[in-house]
Amino acid sequence: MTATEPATGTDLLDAVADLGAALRQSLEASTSTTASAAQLREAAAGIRAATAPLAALPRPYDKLPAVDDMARAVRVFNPVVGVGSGVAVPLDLRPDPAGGGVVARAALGQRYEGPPTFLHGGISALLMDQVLGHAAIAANRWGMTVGLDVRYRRPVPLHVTVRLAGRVAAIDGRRTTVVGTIAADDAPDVALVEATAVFVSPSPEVAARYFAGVRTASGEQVSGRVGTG
Ligand SMILES: CCCCCCCCCCCCCC(=O)SCCNC(=O)CCNC(=O)[C@H](O)C(C)(C)COP(=O)(O)OP(=O)(O)OC[C@H]1O[C@@H](n2cnc3c(N)ncnc32)[C@H](O)[C@@H]1OP(=O)(O)O
Repeated sequence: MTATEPATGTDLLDAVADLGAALRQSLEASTSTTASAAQLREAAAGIRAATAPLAALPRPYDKLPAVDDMARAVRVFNPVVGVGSGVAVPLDLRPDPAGGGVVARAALGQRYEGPPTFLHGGISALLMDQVLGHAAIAANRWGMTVGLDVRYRRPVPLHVTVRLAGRVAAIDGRRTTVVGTIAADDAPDVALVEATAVFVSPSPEVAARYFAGVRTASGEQVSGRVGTG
């Protein structure tokens, strides 16, 4: 089991993952279709009708979903790794057998397009922030991003399996510097994107201030778990 793998195979988690997959299929279909205006309007009406019952049962944003597992850094609606998120890939990050850090493989679809047929640069930055953040967590160095430097060496092609990797490069007090790359899976040594991020673990006082109102689904405070002295 790894940091991004959901905790249990509960029925609710299965359903959350199923809806997430359906949303992602909808987004991909909507950005890669030649359907007519009438067909698009029919799809929009169907999606609105299908999701109206969900909007009628809102979860406050400071109450974590029941399917999250903060102890294992599993956030089910995270926009990069969350199996329940419509915008997530979702990346399946694993320990990197090639020597420390974390790695994931994915083929990115048209919903992430920037230049025609290539990945949007902002999406590359988003993915790297998450991958490098998980590399820090894997080294027991949870922190918030205070800096993210992204170098775009070559465009990242869509629909081609790429390898996203990150590893801790330096530790200094509450600061953790993490480096990583996006590369074609069949040419992992040729970086298309290089990134360096600095994460800082908030002090316990700052964590208490930021996360004071945040509760798990069972009502427990989370702030004590995210501060580092
Ligand atoms: C457990 C839960 C897990 C769930 C997560 C799952 C997903 C995970 C993946 C997530 C991926 C996505 C992640 C996201 O999206 S995180 C969201 C984006 N990031 C933020 O919003 C962070 C905003 N920044 C802050 O709130 C504060 O700066 C924090 C709280 C981080 C530190 O405020 P605090 O008051 O506590 O600390 P301090 O100010 O005394 O500083 C402490 C030390 O740090 C050094 N420093 C500060 N800034 C910089 C800098 N720019 N470069 C280099 N160094 C810097 C500073 O000099 C000092 O060093 P020193 O003087 O002691 O030597």
